[in-house]
Amino acid sequence: MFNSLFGWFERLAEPFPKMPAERPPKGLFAFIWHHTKPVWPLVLLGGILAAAISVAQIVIFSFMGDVVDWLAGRPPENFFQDEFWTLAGMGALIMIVMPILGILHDLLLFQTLAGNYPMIIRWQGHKYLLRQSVSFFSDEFAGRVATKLMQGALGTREVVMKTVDVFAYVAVYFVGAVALMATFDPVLMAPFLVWIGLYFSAMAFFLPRLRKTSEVQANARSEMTGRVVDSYTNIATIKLFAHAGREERYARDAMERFLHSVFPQMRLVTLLNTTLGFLNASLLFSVAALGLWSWSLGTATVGALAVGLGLVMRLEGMSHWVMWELAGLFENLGMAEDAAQMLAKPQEVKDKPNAKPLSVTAGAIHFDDVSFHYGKGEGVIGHLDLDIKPGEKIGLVGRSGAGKSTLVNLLLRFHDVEDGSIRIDGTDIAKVDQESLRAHIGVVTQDTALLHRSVQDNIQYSRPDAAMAEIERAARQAKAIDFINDLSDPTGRTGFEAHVGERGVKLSGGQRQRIAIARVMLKDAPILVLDEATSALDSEVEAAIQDSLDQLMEGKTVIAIAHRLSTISQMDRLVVMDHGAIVEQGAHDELIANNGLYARLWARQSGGFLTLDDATSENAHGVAAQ
Ligand SMILES: Nc1ncnc2c1ncn2[C@@H]1O[C@H](COP(=O)(O)OP(=O)(O)OP(=O)(O)O)[C@@H](O)[C@H]1O
Repeated sequence: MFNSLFGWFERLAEPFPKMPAERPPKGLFAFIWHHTKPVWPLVLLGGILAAAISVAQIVIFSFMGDVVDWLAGRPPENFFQDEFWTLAGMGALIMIVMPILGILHDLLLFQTLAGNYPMIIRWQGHKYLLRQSVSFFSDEFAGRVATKLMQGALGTREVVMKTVDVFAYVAVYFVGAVALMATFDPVLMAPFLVWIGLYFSAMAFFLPRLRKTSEVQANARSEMTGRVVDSYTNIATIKLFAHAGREERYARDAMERFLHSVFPQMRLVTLLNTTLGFLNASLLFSVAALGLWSWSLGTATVGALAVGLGLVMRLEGMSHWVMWELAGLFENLGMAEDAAQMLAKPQEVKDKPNAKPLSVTAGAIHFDDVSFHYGKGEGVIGHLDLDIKPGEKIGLVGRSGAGKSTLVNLLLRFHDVEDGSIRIDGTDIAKVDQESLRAHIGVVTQDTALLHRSVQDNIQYSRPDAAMAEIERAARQAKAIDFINDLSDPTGRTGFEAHVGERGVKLSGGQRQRIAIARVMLKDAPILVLDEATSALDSEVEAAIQDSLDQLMEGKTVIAIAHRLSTISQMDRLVVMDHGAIVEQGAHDELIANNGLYARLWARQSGGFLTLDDATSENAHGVAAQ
């Protein structure tokens, strides 16, 4: 019975509403309203219930006063007959109405809203962030984005629920308390009015100061945590350079700064508590003194005094609670604002309205006068033209920083070109649906990060409907099957079921790369991008994989990037880039005969890599001498 009641309330709000993942408004209150829209009637109902509970409590106080007056002045004979309906009404209020109001209020708050409401914000925010551009995530720490989203969701919930719920309750209670005193004894109302005035003045003085110290402290805390986490993340480097002592000092420095932000805050807390204590003591003293004095003059009843003193005790407890709720509200406002600013950033790469899915018939790619500068106005790629025929295999060659990966990222629409266009089989990729574009391109990159899931999930990621036999075949072709069969993780899962650790850290670089190759083999897309696809493999494995790669490339348009020129020298055409422009192109032999940049790079590779030193020395000397 309880379970079905709880379940009913838990299902009252939809945590995953079917709204499009649109950009939320930037202003704090517009942001809060945007996310509250799906649940506002429930939030309002919670506030109304809180106000009703408050009214009921004031009525009970008033009844208490009547009881005391009865005890002081009424003969017991006929008492129950005379007051039967009043007593029955109060009994029903205490035993039936108040518990029902309380339970409804709690069910709505804890079962319906506490979990579902922030989940709506997380879900909407996450959907929007997943569609954020790659450059958004290169500018932000992933952990910070996630923390802001999670905290912002809770912050927004607290701001709205506290405002509506707590303050509906408190406002009704304060007004009710003053009105109640007025009905018993207008003289006794005066200390309450003065107290409320002083109480709000104290809040106006302390809360902004507390908010400021909280802000300083939040910054100091993230700095302290950041330094500690940085040390743990780079533990190998710290050990290599035997810098444990220096790291201790580095962290202690931030810890001390944090501590210095705690002291002023705690001073304010002590002052605030002292002020509240003094205000409450004064209220108690003045109500008692005034009450006794009025009673001695015969103007106040015993009941009025009892109600007055009862209210003082109740307000004393509430005053601390409200102050802390308000202080919390300010902190939560800060968190919600932080999240609003991050979530409201526009998506850089956006599909046009009604963007059509891309259809690839042959696989021709045209870069037409493409310029892209990472928004810096110049550099990286300028006025680049490149035509790749259907099924052609080109090797992109160039020194580190020449713009090769950027060019490939533009083809994948990780960024939109700033000028010019890129067309696939005649269709401008800026006008098609991004997901359909990427569905037609298989990519293996140099820093293959795997998802923290099983090996099977990681391979199947490229084609979720693939059968196990196909996954195994792809793993075999990528020469990954042997090590996969030997895998096991700490929870006892083995083989394809084994999990690979965050970003695949539990595998070697070469193993990660082979899983990435298997994934692309399974995907079997008509266009293939290999960005240092075999850089982490030893020559033996690379040679073993080459056959499979050749098979994979058959009939596909391929763009391959490799610093180890021998791995791409057999491509149909080599395109040599320098400073974001194409400086040479042709087959390996032609370029060697040309004696240009490629020939120099080739000659410099003493059987191996084009190193950063090569690049910098070339830059330093202009054209390298042979
Ligand atoms: N997210 C970014 N924001 C700003 N500039 C960037 C960004 N990514 C790369 N760059 C700059 O763009 C230039 C080209 O980088 P890119 O990674 O395309 O070169 P690359 O030829 O692929 O180099 P490598 O061979 O070392 O991978 C570099 O000068 C780099 O500093």
